[in-house]
Amino acid sequence: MSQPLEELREQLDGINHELLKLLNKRAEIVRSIGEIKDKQGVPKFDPVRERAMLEELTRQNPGPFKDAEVKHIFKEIFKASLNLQEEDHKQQLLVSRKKQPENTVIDVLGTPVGGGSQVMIAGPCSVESYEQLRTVASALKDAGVKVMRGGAFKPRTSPYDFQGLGIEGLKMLKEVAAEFGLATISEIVHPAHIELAEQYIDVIQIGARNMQNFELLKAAGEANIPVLLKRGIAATLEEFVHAAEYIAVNGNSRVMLIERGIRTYEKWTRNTLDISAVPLLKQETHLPVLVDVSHSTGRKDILLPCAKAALAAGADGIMVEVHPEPQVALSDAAQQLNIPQFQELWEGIRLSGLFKEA
Ligand SMILES: O=C(O)C(=O)C[C@]1(C(=O)O)C=C[C@@H](O)C=C1
Repeated sequence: MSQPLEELREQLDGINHELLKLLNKRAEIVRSIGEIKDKQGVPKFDPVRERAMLEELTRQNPGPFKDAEVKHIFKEIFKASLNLQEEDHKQQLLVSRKKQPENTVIDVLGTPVGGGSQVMIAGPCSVESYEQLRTVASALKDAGVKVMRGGAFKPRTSPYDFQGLGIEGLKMLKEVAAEFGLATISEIVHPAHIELAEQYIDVIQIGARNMQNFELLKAAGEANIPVLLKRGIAATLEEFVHAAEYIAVNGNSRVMLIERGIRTYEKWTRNTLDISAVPLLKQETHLPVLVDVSHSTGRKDILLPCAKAALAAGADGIMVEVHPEPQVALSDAAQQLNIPQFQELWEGIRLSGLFKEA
């Protein structure tokens, strides 16, 4: 009894071997098709081609497998083929961890970002006055924070809202940052302003609304300073990574990614902080990954747990908005912390033991 079973199993082993060889031969062809599709910029998934193949296979199916089973098996093969093409594509991305296994560490005026220690970036939503900036800068310096944010060009939902002080705001940032020995980050919204920004700030921020402003991304790729790229409000991680690739492929490899919440149906927060983005982006790319707790939550009362969650998930830094008098701030009044609130948050973060200073 056991002899024929062994023999049949041996036959199956041989067939498995043949199938494996054929599947891998097929996979090589699939890879070549993937390369052609990459060059042509066409989608990898081709449902029309898949349906035609399934129809032809079921037409020729001699059994005993039923058509539905044949379809199921081949659909799995197509799925695996698609994955292979997508994996190959990812490996080609400059920002991919498959391309560069070691972390990119970005030097922001002496502060390393992405190298195992964490960075705190804090400052007002908008640059409003010298007095406002100096008050925040002084508090940041006292707290040991080295990087200050401040918006000069403000892309606002309503054209009637405060649009920022523009270049004047960048000049103010530079002056105050120099007084207090801080590095600065500010959003740039127009490709023509990138060169100008290099004169005044240390890091160019590309905002969520502009994550797929490809001309701006290309211009940032030509910049000589690092770029902090915010995730778009409705961007998938795939789109986010490709936006970063635009900057890298245009010559600037100093790109930092920042998760700032995505739009969902939830109303208790301004956006939904996608914590899973942190380990996924760290896994898929070699770029530093930060979390903007102010914009993702849009509120002040849950910043500490959200910051701790971000750090525990592997974030390389936290960004938070601080204003001397949030109630009279010209933008984002509801979510900015006043200075004592910031100090309390900062202490909480430090006490958590999750924040390793450079
Ligand atoms: O023929 C193609 O265009 C392929 O990319 C190959 C293939 C396949 O495995 O046969 C893979 C994915 C597509 O959805 C369709 C077909």
